[in-house]
Amino acid sequence: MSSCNSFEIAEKKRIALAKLQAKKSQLLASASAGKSALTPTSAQQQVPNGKPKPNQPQAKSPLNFYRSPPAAQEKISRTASTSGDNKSSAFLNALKAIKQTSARELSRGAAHPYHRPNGENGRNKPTLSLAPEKEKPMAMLLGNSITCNLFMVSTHRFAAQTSGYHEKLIAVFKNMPTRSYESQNRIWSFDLSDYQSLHTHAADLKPHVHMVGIPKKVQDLCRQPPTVTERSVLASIEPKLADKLLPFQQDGVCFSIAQKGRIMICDEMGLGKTYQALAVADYFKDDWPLLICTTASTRDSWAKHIVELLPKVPIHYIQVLNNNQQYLGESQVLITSYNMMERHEDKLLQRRYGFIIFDESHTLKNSKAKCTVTAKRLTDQAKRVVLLSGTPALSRPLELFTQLQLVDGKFMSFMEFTTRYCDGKQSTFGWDANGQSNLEELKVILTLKYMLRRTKNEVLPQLAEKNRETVVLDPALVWTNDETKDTLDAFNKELKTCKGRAMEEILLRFYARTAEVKAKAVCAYLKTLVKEQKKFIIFAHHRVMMDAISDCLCALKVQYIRIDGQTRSDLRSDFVDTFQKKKSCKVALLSLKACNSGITLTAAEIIVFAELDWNPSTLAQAESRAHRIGQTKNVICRYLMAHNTADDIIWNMLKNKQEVLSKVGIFAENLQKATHTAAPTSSHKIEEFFSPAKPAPSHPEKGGIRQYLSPAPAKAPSELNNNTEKAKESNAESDIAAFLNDDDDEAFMDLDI
Ligand SMILES: Nc1ncnc2c1ncn2[C@@H]1O[C@H](COP(=O)(O)OP(=O)(O)OP(=O)(O)O)[C@@H](O)[C@H]1O
Repeated sequence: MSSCNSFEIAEKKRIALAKLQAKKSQLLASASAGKSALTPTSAQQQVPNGKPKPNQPQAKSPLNFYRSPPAAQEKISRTASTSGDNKSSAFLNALKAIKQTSARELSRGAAHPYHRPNGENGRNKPTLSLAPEKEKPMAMLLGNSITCNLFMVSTHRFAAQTSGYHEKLIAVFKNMPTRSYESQNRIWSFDLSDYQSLHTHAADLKPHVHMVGIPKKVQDLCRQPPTVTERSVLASIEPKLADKLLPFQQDGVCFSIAQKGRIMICDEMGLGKTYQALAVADYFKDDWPLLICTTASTRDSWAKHIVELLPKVPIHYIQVLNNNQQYLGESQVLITSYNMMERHEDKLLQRRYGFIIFDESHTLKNSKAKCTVTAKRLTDQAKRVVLLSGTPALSRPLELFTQLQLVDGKFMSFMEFTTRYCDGKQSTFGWDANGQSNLEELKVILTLKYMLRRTKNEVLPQLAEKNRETVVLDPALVWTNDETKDTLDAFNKELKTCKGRAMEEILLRFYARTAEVKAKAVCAYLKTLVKEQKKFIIFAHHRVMMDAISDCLCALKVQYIRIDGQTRSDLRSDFVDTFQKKKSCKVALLSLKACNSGITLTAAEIIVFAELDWNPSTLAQAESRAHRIGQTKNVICRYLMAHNTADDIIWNMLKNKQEVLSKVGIFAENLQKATHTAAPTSSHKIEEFFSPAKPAPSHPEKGGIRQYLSPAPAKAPSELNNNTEKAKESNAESDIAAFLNDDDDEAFMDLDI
């Protein structure tokens, strides 16, 4: 059973007080209205023609105070009419009805305890609330009661946000020497030196002013003098690496050393986090052995970087953990995947690693996942812990919690963190921490001590430009027949009416179906694109789309590499090298899930997204495969979209999520900032099948797109691909299953369509 924190206790007190007030009002009203006020006719408002208007709000009736639903009101009225002017029995019945309707919702702790003064939405819902902006109705009950939320806006200033106007509180604000008022957002702010005084004076205004203060830990953190580390520390780092560090990377290394090697380096993708992490590790080499946990596909690339950048580390000191049978020797550097780390937990704990690097640390965002638990045990032993991720949270602030715990286990408990930053509240399903609150303050704390985050714009303005375009695919190639149109219309319709899990499932199916119907149009678009003779990456998610593109490229005799979930990890870097170095290799066909991180493909100038992803961070990671250090040409990212498909819905979801992440300062992109174009419609003339004159078969996807492309060699010599066992059938069902298994699907809980 979870215990209440002080804030929740205060809330409960307030709600109890409000309930008491409500009871009093009812008693008074019952007394004054007497029998007649509770008869069925008078409980309904009379309209001029004399007809009663059922279910009409009755502003002054005590029974309306909690806005019982009509059925409950009816019950109250009936009971009241039979019990005559018995005040206490009317009151008891009223209470009963209130309980029937409100207890369930109160226990959910979802929204408003009292009737909203002007609110149209959910005005019949008596509920609980924790968020300050939901407190307005309280003023109705307690005269002039308001909530005042205090939060840090910078390392030395805090702001006060009130749920309403309170004269005496404003007088307190005006008395503070460091006050400042921002009229546009109606927010007062003060220097931290005024905090105690403001809090004490405002506390005198209880119960009319309910203060939500800043946690002491946060205040202490902000009051600490900043730790500055001189650049001279760089002299202790291996010169081969130190000399290569760019100025902003040097700053990053100094900051990480100042934080005693416990830090999240979350620079945007492609800014050289590997270099910085190795420099910090080298500085603290007395604390080795060093453990590096990364994705399975980037283990070898880490080994290469160590050999190149830290030549003093003998090669036999470096071990890459590839399988279960491998003996864990006395190596000074062990590189493992998260999966292997989990399996070898006992052995790793025995070895006691003093320095740990977690690459792509958002992998550890789920506190219940086995690998996160293992990671926590390992970090509890380690003196230094460096987390690396360009996208530390993919959807919401909660995802930062476990990573912060790895860096500093003492900072905040789960309840403290989620109450403060995730709008944590009790729901029917337990503690709900999927929201967001006080994001400005969270950003302040992260920047102050825990997280290093720089964007490419800030530190590498000379980096080649990146532009984004959305390309609307030729509708004639998407809406090829009535059956397709009907299915997609049905999905759209159903999505409007369902909720929760049901909606998630439908959206997943819609997503899979969208891949099938888009495939032809995507291939037609590619045919025009390859004529540009520029190297490009194309990302897709579903196998049906990946296969369609493969077949299209084969048919067009274009040399390409394909990397997806089935590509052997030891071959991935060879494919990457081929794309990077071989002029004739024009296209990299990549799976969005398997290849959005950990590889560098700067030879590409165009990145095409044949499909979308739910997480803006996944797309931003994918864009950064080509837009990173080493890119000399401007990069264009093209999102291929089809109207009235799942694309429309996902595109909107992306917008909401990126807004939240950017408030915490961990997402700098605006995916919607794109120019809009349409795919050339003439493209459908390129293949006979695509001609509108020729009717399409009712299930064109079943046989795969390849049958409609001519010429279509069984296996084109240009294909540089190891997927011998690649399934050629459309396998949307298994794709959905894989998708559901992914952690990111928690994101569906946030669907807002
Ligand atoms: N100081 C440097 N000098 C030369 N090359 C560098 C330097 N820093 C980074 N690079 C190169 O830039 C590319 C990106 O570096 P790195 O992979 O470390 O970035 P990252 O921030 O870890 O990216 P991601 O988040 O995508 O994994 C690599 O090819 C790397 O070799």
